[in-house]
Amino acid sequence: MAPNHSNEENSHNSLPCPILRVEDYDIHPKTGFLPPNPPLTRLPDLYYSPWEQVIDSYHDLMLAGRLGESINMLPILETDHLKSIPEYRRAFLILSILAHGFVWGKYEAVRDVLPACIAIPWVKVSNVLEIAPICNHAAVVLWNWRLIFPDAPFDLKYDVFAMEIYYLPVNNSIDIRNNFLPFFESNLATLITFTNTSDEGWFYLVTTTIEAIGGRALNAIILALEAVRDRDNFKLMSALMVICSAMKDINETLQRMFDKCDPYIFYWKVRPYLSGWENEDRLPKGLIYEGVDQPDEYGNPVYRQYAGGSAGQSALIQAIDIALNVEHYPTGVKTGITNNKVFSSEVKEHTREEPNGNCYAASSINSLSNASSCYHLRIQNHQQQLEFEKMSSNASNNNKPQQPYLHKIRQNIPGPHRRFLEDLAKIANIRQYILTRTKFPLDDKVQGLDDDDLVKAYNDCLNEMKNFRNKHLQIVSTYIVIQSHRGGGHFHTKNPYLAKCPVSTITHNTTTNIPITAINNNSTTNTMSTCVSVTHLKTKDARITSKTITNGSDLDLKGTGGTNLMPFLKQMRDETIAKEIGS
Ligand code: HEM
Repeated sequence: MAPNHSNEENSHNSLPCPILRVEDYDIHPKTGFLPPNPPLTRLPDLYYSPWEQVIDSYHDLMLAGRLGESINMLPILETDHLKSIPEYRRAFLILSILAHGFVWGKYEAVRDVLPACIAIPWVKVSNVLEIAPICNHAAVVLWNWRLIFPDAPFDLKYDVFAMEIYYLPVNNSIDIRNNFLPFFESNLATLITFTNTSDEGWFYLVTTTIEAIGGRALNAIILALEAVRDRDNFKLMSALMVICSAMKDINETLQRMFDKCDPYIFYWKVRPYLSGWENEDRLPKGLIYEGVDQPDEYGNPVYRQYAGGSAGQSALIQAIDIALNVEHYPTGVKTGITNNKVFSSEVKEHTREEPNGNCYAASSINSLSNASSCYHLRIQNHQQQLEFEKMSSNASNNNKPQQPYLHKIRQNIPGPHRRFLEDLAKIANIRQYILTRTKFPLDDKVQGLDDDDLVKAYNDCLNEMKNFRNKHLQIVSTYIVIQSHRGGGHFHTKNPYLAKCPVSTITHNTTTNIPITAINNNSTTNTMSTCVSVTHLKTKDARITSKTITNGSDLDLKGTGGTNLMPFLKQMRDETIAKEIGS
């Protein structure tokens, strides 16, 4: 059924249509992009038992070095025995885990040909789900969980509090534990992991929980858009407050990544399996999907390239950005408005902070493309701010998202969710509405709303998004940047390719094992005495470039999607703050 759009003109109809019906996009009003019922734990048709059997013994086969052999022996199964979308999702998850396990192996050489028994059905299943045939966020996070006790609620409860109970005197604690402990325990488990580690399970489940919380935010986005259409400021305020509170809960949940996901295990054991075959040194040409693509005109096999799985593929965070009209630009290009000033500047790659921490003014839209322009037009009021934003938007041809990573990962987002983002972008006007309506009508005064209340509610949402990105930066620093300096992962020690890699030396702090240069670039001498030199394998799969090792810099680290990791993430954060509406 075609999604039902409406715009402000519809507000004059006696029966306003819903702005967007989430159901049309395979979104649940409560759980959002997460399916409301647990995903299938097994494909019901026994025809698929050869796949399920390999999954049953996956870790044993991997450890024995026999996963590849077992996969090669699989028959090429048809996909027409799959009868429902949940079955297609289970099939996609299975095939993703089999494919990535086959390609990356464990202590084995990387394989660059995916056999037809995986490649052919994987591509067919991907077509139905409208995603690229590569492991993605949807597979390992949205379709990869179960309830431990089916009758108990979906919950990743805060068990740190429960742990404190263990420190109470025994007599007290027994009572408290018996009465309350169940409320603090998690009821979630993952279905399949690459590594059979609880750390990997926790990495997925924290993200699954974030998606579930996001359901509230998605619903509130629709309500906010309806409120704008109906010019109902009170409803808009309430909806923004729900988005803000959902973001707060998301941020608390994000912080829980540290509870049970060990950064070392994540970086050295789990992350390599999530890698794709685009911008990937270990598979520079990509991967051949045997039996899928015809050889090229010269008879050479065709290599496919896709970026691997990342929580960055979450449609949820993109949806909130879109609803709040936060815009993202290619890394190194900054444009926006902060503190009532317009700025537009093209910064050199690797420039991480804006000079003076301040912004630059543009006197006309032409200067958006002029890197050296720096004018000082102060935005006097919300109307001017709005005019500028309209001009910027026209100048960029509305060709969104402009950040190439965000554009590229749309191929990893399931079709209906992707269409939701596209349709939402066409009608998202909350920010514009707030900018044009700073003086509230009498009705609002009666309801106790002040002129600045809406602005504050909107800014509060932005602030929580900024907090999300700040926390996320901390996580990336701990789980990727620091780990990449640590060394010690022997993912492919027998891999002939890696055996040829050059060896480099780096100095580590003995207690934290963090390279001195990463702790403090300017004061290495003070701590030198507490350090030992260790030999550090310069593995390409760790994505460490020589510059990273010699300079201790994070600038060359790449994200799963080939992003210039830290500059990219910091810019995403700055672009969020830039949308704050000045009072
Ligand atoms: C150990 C935990 C995590 C690590 C190491 C991590 C790492 C990364 C990396 C490397 C990127 C850059 C994009 C890429 O190339 O893949 C990224 C982006 C992103 N990640 Fe995470 N991530 C983690 C957890 C999460 C969680 C739980 C979420 C929640 C949904 C999340 C949401 C995002 C988003 C939305 C982006 C896009 C950038 C942005 O919107 O600011 N990440 N992440």
